[in-house]
Amino acid sequence: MIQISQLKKQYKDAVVLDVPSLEIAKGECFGLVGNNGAGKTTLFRIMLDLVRATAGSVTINGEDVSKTEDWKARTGAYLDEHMLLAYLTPDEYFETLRKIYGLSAADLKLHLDKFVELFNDEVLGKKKYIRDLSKGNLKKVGIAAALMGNPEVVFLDEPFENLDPSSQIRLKKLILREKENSKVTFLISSHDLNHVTEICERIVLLEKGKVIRDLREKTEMMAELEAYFTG
Ligand SMILES: Nc1ncnc2c1ncn2[C@@H]1O[C@H](COP(=O)(O)OP(=O)(O)OP(=O)(O)O)[C@@H](O)[C@H]1O
Repeated sequence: MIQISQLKKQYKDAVVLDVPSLEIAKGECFGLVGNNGAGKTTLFRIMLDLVRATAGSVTINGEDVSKTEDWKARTGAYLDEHMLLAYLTPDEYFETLRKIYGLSAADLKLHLDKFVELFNDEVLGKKKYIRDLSKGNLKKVGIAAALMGNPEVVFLDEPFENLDPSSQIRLKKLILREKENSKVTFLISSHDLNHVTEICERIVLLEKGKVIRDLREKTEMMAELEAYFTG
């Protein structure tokens, strides 16, 4: 479903990403890990055509993301708060997205009902602007927005960061449920090895822009990653 070929990103002389080939299957929950500066965000940004690659291509369902637009209607993403509209309240923001996606009010309610536990009565109906939300609540709004409109592919950059422990557990359950019910392909970058190994059936480890492990064996993932990160 997603195909990366001969992908390179260079800033001046520094090659920050070098991925000759990577395929991600439909419905896969793909975890991306690596130390600070390994290239995780750069990879996601190129895959979403937010940054141009120096060389190579990314295709989603055969469409080159840098040359076509159709894939955008089937793709959701939350990378950071720049993707939100800070001058709106969460309710206004979701209403705006509802119109963009052409959903009915009932569809939106159905969607937001899935987030009741995660929102913990701190997000909707509060008349608080997005810019004034806590970092954790910002993230919750971004994730709920990324999952709107029945996307086939969802990119989440560090979804567990800034969430309290209860919210982390609720988010994990929510992702697993979505994965089960709608067969969404999730691409999740995370520094939290426990969460990412729990929800993802495949983990790719980046080091200095290169894929150095591609782990698919659930029982061995954690031990391999722990061995790598403890050095
Ligand atoms: N606009 C830019 N100009 C120069 N270098 C950049 C630019 N954007 C990213 N980089 C470099 O690319 C490398 C990869 O950064 P990236 O943010 O993708 O890493 P990451 O794995 O997401 O890190 P983190 O875990 O800290 O979020 C880093 O060395 C970073 O300094």
